[in-house]
Amino acid sequence: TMRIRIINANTSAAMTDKMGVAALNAARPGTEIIAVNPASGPITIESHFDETIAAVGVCEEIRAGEAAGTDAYVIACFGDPGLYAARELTNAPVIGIAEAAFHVASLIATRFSVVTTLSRTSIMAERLLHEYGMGNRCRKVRAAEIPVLALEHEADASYRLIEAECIRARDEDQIGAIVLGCGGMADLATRLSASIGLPVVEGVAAAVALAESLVTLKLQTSKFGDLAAPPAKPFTGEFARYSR
Ligand SMILES: O=C(O)C[C@H]1NC(=O)NC1=O
Repeated sequence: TMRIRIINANTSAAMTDKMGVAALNAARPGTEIIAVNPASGPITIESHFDETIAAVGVCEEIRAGEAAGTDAYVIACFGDPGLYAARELTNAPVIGIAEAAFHVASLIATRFSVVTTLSRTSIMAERLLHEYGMGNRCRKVRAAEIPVLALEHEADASYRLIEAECIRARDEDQIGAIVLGCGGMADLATRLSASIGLPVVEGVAAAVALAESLVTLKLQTSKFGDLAAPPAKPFTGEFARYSR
C-alpha cells in the first residue's frame, strides 16, 4: 500500500489532525496517511519569518519520513514552505498544497480566486502563483482577515467570514472556482461549496490526489539539476546533524 506523509508545517497538533482527516477522506482505499508536524517551530505561519523557521521543521519531517519509508509527501501549509529543499532530500514526490490547489482549480475553471486568512499572507499566495506560472489564472487573492488559530478557537465566526468572502469572490471576480488558502481550512470545502454553489478546491485533498497519481505513474522527484541531493559538507552548531 501507498504511504503518504502529510506535513503540517506549523506546530498546532489539532490542525495536523484535521489535515489528516481531510487527507484520509481524499485518499484511495488502502492508502496509508501519516499526518505529522515538527516538534519545533511556530504554532501558526503568518509571516515571512514564520515561514523561514517552519521550513527547517519541514525538512526534519522529510528526514523522518525517509527513515520510516514514504511514497509521497504533502507540505500542508499554503505557503508551501521548504518545498524545493524538501524535494532535494527525497526521491519521492513532494507536493505543496498551494501548488496542488492551483493546478487542480485550473483544470476545472479558467479563472479562480483564493480565499486565505490574513491579508498579510496573501502576498505569499501571489508570489507562489507567479512562481508556479499561474499568475494569469487567479483573479484575486482575498483574505477573510482572521488569524490562522481563529480557525480552531472561533470556528463558527471564522466560517462565516470565510463564507462571506467566498460569496464576494463568486459575485465580483468572474471566476469558476475558489481555492481555500490555508491548510487549517481543510475541513470546510464541502460545506462552503454547497453554500456558495461554486467548486471549492482545498489544497490537502488536491495534494493527496496528485501525490497518489504521481506514485501510480511511477514518477518521482527528478534528481537531474537543482533538485538533486544537497552537496555534502560540514554543518556547525545545532545543525551539525546535517553534516555529510
Ligand atoms: O498562510 C496562511 O494563512 C495559511 C498557512 N499558515 C498556517 O499556519 N497554515 C497555513 O496553511
